[in-house]
Amino acid sequence: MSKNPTVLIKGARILGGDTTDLLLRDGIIAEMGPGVQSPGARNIDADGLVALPGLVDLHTHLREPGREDAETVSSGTRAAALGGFTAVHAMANTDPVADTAGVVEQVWRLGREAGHADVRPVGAVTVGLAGERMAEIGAMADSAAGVRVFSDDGHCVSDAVLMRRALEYVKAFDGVVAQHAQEPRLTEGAQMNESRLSGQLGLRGWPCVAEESIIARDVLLAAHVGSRLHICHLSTKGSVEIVRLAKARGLPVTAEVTPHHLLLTEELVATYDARYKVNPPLRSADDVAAVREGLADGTIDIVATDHAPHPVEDKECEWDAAAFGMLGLETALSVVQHTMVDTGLLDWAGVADRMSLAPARIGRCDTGPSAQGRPLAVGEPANVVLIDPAATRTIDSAASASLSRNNPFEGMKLPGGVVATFLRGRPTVENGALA
Ligand SMILES: NC(=O)N[C@@H](CC(=O)O)C(=O)O
Ligand SMILES: [Zn+2]
Ligand SMILES: [Zn+2]
Repeated sequence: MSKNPTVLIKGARILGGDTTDLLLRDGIIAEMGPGVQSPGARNIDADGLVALPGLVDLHTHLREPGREDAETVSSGTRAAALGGFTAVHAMANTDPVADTAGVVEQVWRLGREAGHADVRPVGAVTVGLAGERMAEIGAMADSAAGVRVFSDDGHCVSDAVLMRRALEYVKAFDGVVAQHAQEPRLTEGAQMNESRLSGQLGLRGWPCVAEESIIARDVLLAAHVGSRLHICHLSTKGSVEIVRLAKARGLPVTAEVTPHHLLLTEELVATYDARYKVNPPLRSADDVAAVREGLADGTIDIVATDHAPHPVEDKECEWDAAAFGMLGLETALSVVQHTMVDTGLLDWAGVADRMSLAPARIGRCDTGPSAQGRPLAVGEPANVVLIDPAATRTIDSAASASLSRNNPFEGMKLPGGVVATFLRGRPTVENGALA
């Protein structure tokens, strides 16, 4: 007896293409093709729906342990499932910081207990994210959590010697260092993108070169060490150009862009509404065009949400005092449809690559019995999301599964929406609501 119901998805458009039935049984895709029969299976009418492999987020802040008022592993993974994700990588900037095997195992276990999506903890590069001493990278890699992604996200590993050593260390187990590229001296007190607008608003600027100079340095370090480097939340046209050059040289460098950097621009800061305060900051329309183009041509490998929940008291305050960060899990797919698919820049197969296959590959969670980011094919784990590309929805953060409300898309009309999510054949979302 299988503990999960057998599910027959009837007539879904696989990656937006051919219409096919999918039989999910015993956690895997048991059959695929037209006219699949399975007496006793639960039938789901997927007429007009697009089927994609379950999405994988390489950059999520779940806030547990330490800030359970903002988010928990359980609430954050509920938001993930509603957004079509079957796996998330939980960033290390918790309290305590995920810089030991004990903390990463705790986060991993909480994810298993909640059961809404697989939680893959990210390990800190340095103890306490302080940028001084290397964390127990090997012990985290060898732990039950099997950490492969290491990041001081929230902080830049700005010391070149430490960055070099971290790259050398992760090479032993094919790990990756995910860099929050921000030259600290160039961004002291920074509040928004450095531009004419920052001058007008009287807010300290965060210049593009603060991001680009670290990316350029780290690309050279990764080349020198021969180790994998991943760039978090790339946001400028210049950064796209550097990564393009690195890839042309065949270097093992990957990069992500967030949904908010694909859609929103710095003009929103003129409202002084701190829900638009984020790190890196919202940039210019030119930068938005460049990151879209970079994602379309594969220079930018993936979309990652950087889902960063903050409680109201840290957002409904003066701009300077507010926390950096935005929600993203529940809206990511709609923003990507709006900015990339409906504009003709990417097809649904491209979305599957950028939001499922490629992030799983970078995080090295694409193998084994609980593999994520696998193609939709017979014998693969039944991680599937069904979306309705013809739907339109108005974003209402009050309806969010997140414990926080700092949603920059609030009130916007966006296309699409997740109808159902299956984690190894078990529905985590049905009819657009938690199962
Ligand atoms: N992106 C943000 O503005 N904030 C993130 C940290 C980070 O991703 O750098 C957070 O933890 O709140
Ligand atoms: Zn960051
Ligand atoms: Zn982050």
